[in-house]
Order: sequence, then structure tokens, then C-alpha cells
Amino acid sequence: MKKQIAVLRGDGIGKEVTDAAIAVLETIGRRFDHEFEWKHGLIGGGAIDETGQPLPDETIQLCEQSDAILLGAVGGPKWDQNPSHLRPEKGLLQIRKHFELSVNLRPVKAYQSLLAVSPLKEDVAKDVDMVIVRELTGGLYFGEPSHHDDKNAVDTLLYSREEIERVVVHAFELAKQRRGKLNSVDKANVLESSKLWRKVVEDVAKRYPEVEYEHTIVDAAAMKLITYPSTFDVIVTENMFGDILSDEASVITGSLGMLPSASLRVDGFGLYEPVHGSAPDIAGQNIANPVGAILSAAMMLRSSFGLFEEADAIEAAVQKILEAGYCTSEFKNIGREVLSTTDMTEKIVNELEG
Ligand SMILES: NC(=O)c1ccc[n+]([C@@H]2O[C@H](COP(=O)([O-])OP(=O)(O)OC[C@H]3O[C@@H](n4cnc5c(N)ncnc54)[C@H](O)[C@@H]3O)[C@@H](O)[C@H]2O)c1
Ligand SMILES: CC(C)[C@H](C(=O)O)[C@@H](O)C(=O)O
Ligand SMILES: [Mg+2]
Repeated sequence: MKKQIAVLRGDGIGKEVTDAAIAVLETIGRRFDHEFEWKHGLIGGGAIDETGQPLPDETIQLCEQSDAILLGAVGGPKWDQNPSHLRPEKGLLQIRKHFELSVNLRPVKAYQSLLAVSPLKEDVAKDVDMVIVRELTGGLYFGEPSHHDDKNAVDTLLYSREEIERVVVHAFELAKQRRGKLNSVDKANVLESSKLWRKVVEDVAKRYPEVEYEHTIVDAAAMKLITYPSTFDVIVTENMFGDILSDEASVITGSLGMLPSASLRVDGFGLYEPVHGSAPDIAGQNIANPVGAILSAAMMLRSSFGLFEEADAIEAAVQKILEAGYCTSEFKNIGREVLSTTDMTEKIVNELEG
């Protein structure tokens, strides 16, 4: 199989972890006889510096000509004071909207060998295996009006039935293939948009009698997520709640650096990126955890290209290396062997090569 992949490394550790994901995909290409052609483009702070735009037109064109998009992360203190249309994060929102990447899958899985660093008790964290399905192109992030002056500020939380239904159907389908449990998270006790959200979930649920579903209010969901996380299978929620809950859930695994994500259009075209940001505090030191980015590459193989065996091979290699006691620096207090980003990547690559 031959595929063209748009590579948007972005800023900070985005560059380092994307290189790790490419190294792993190159290995998969050799082992399974696939050819990946990499087309690099600019996004985020680096793009602002070079072109004056967080998402240049050339990057959009490059992505349109590609079979999938691999992204690192954007942002950093250098651009923090920029006006909102010149923030690196704007580029990320624009690419999500442009390609209609409305369904964001964020799997959260606890690895036995890293549980000692989870702030949760080992028996609470140990069986965690859930997917947070986050709506990605609506809600507060995109609603108009949206502006502020020195006295007033406004953001708009807007959802249409179609936008909600698209992501909710995806979540029910996923729950059906998994353990048949779905939690829809909203704030229907206060927000009008959540009232519509709940109605749509009720309507869609009628088509999935095999899925056991429940509504959870977001504040209680935040508590339950770390009190008994292993009871969750699939969580579906709107854009902002999903952003917050996924960073919270990462804590169960021991590090934000562990979580991958897939942002999908309904036809399967996708952008793949780790959940974390550009981590300016550790950027340029070759110490970032590449696992979230590497597992995002596995999600790309599975979701966009139907390469199941190849995706399984990456996930198995990551598991094996973690179980063998290797980790990156954020796990340094658990007596495991701490590796740099590139050495951790090399271990995973060697494991894949067999
Ligand atoms: N998808 C994205 O591009 C994305 C996501 C989140 C934040 N951001 C942006 O990134 C910048 C920094 O944001 P932040 O510091 O709030 O969030 P962050 O996710 O970059 O970092 C939060 C904390 O987690 C640690 N961390 C993150 N990824 C790690 C990894 N792979 N290995 C080890 N440790 C890791 C960081 O060192 C930091 O202490 C901001 O500009 C923000 O807007 C971008
Ligand atoms: C950088 C920011 C715009 C982004 C978001 O809020 O969606 C990030 O936090 C994420 O989770 O991908
Ligand atoms: Mg986030």
C-alpha cells in the first residue's frame, strides 16, 4: 500500500514526538511492505513566524492532497500575547473545521507497569480502558459572537441537532463494538445546548438497544472519572467538556504524554495527534514521552487505512517496551529505566523489527 501523509510537526515537543511517530511508521512500512510518502507543512507558531498565518493556504492544500494528517502540537510562550487570530492554537481549530474533523477519539488505557506513578490507587487504575469521544468542530470553540473588550466578553455555545447526532452515532457504534456501555456527559441541569444534546442521545439510543447508556452531568463525571475509572467504556461529550475530561483522564495512566487521538471526518479521513500540547517546559531536551504520538500513528493505520495488523503490532510493541521497564523522564520516580525520546523510540522500533 502506498500512502501520502501530511506531516505538521508544529511547535515545541510536537516536532520531537512527530519524528518518533514517523520512525515507527517507517519501520511498519519496511516490515509490512507499505510505502509512506511524507509531505511536511507548517502549522502553529512556526507558521506564523514564516508566513504570518497559523494555518497557511499551502498547508491546507498539502493536507487536501494527502491520505491522512500527522500532527505534533502547536503553541508556546513566544506567541501567547498574540491577538486571537494570530495564536498558534487558531491554526489547530482552523484545520479541524476546514476538514470537518467532528469526531475526536481519545482512548485512555492504563499500563500495568506504569501504575505506580498514577496518583490513583493501583487497584482503582489498573483495568482502565475507555475511549472519550469528543465533539470537535462545534460548541464554545466556534460559536459566534465571540469577542472581548476591557469591560465585556462573550463566547457562544451553539450546537445543531446534526452536529450532535454525528458524534453521538459514532459513539454508539463504538460502544457496540466494545463493551456496550456509553456515558453521555452534559450539563443539562443548566445549559440549553445540553438539553438538546440529551434529547438527541435519547433518540439515537433507540437504534442501539444493545448499548447500555446513561447521562452524567459533567461535574459528577469529573469526580467519577478518577473515583472508579474502570467502570467507563465509551464517554461521549461536547467539545469543551471533552477537552477537560481527557486531560484529567490522562492522569490515570501516569502521564499526559501517553494519550493518542484521532480526529475524524465522517468518511474516515483523519488527523492524528497526541492529546498533549507543545510542552514548552521540556521542549528541545529530548525527554518528551513519544508514546502518545506513536499510538496516534497506530490509530491512523487502523482508522484511515484499515491496516489492523500493523496497528496492533505498534500497540503490542509499545506495551512490550513499557512492560520491560522502560519509560521516559516523567516516570523517573518509579525505579524504571528512564530513556530519552529518541532512545525510547529506538526501543519500540527495534521491538517492531523483531
Ligand atoms: N493539540 C495541541 O497542539 C495542543 C494541546 C494542548 C495544549 N497546546 C498548547 O501547548 C502549549 C503548552 O500548553 P500546556 O503546558 O498547558 O499543556 P501541555 O500539554 O503542553 O503540557 C502540560 C504538562 O504536561 C507535560 N507533558 C505534555 N506532553 C508531554 C509528553 N509527551 N511527555 C512528557 N510530559 C509531557 C508538560 O511538560 C507539562 O508539564 C500552549 O500553547 C497550549 O495552547 C496545544
Ligand atoms: C490547543 C487547544 C486549542 C486544544 C483544544 O482545546 O482542543 C488542545 O487543548 C487539545 O486538547 O487538542
Ligand atoms: Mg486539550
